[in-house]
Amino acid sequence: MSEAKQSETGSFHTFLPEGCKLCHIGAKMVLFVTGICPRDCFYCPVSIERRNEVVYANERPVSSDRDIIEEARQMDALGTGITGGEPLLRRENVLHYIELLKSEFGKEHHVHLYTSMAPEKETIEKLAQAGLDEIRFHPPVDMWGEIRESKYSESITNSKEHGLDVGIEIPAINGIEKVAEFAKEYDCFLNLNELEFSDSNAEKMKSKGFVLESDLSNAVEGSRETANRIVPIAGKMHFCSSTYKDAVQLRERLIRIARNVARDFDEITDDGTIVYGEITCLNDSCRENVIECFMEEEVPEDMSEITESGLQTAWWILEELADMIRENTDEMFIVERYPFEKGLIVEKIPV
Ligand SMILES: C[S@@+](CC[C@H](N)C(=O)[O-])C[C@H]1O[C@@H](n2cnc3c(N)ncnc32)[C@H](O)[C@@H]1O
Ligand code: SF4
Repeated sequence: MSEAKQSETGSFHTFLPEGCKLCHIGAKMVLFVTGICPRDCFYCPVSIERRNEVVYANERPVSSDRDIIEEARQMDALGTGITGGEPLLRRENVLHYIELLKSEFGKEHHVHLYTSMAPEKETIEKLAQAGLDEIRFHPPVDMWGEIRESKYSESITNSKEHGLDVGIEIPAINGIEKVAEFAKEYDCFLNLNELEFSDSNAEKMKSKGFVLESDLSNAVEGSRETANRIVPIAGKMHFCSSTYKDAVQLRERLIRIARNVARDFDEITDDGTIVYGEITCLNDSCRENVIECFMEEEVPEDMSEITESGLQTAWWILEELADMIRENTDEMFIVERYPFEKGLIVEKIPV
């Protein structure tokens, strides 16, 4: 694996697909189009709640196009990965979403699609016309041995002819050699995911003898080594580690959202959470006293915000003024929370 570039989180690659580059900087929105799927992969990570006719943009349930646009704006998305279930079971919706994203955010908004199917030429043509940039095929494990003779060969050839970037994306488990050779022959990239346990697949995975790598991760023991072994025979390949997904992708996305939504006085942490000071006021006179004190101390207007429960400001301003306002307020805290509207509170420290 001499030429493979390694990251601290255990990912490595000889080639990084365009869709992955944007994911690495937290700029890809995940659009989940239907949880329904005709396959029954033993490792399927889709949660039981999502295995229905649902649509999500990241974690936001979607009931109209506006939800998708708002989510993309909130994280300042530069691209979208369309996933599922099997998104192509709802082909017309997928085409509509690609067109929507391209018309709203411009052609340069990069869209990639996951599918476990081998779509016909007509579907590929329509996807390309709608503006799809990249397609990632996930053939089911029982077809890996005969992939060259399967319908995936034709789908891949057609996708390339229509100008799409083409890859195969599968979990790194025994049997990937044939797929690696095939991907090289057809000149598509091979994305290998470190196999992970999830609530929805744990039973089936255990019954097949898979075990956790450690108590601290969801990764399956031996998956990384399996990926490592095929590097010498693979062409363009990328191994995405479980730690990378958890530690980097999520954090980068949060930091992006935080930069977009943070007020002048919010501090953005390295984890992508925001920190600010909160003063609780149960009545108007408390609020008025605090505002008066802020004016006397010449706190700039944009360094505080009146809220339903009182007033919020920079954590360091609160620390400086705490003793002056304590008498007239109910409670004061330094708050750390996720950077969404009413985002989950990570920590609340009384001042
Ligand atoms: C979750 S699927 C969703 C889209 C679509 N249903 C499909 O399978 O292509 C996307 C990718 O996740 C990967 N994957 C599936 N189960 C996994 C697991 N338990 N651990 C790691 N990666 C997994 C597969 O490589 C697949 O290409
Ligand atoms: S194709 Fe994807 S969604 Fe369908 S069962 Fe397999 S992993 Fe789950």
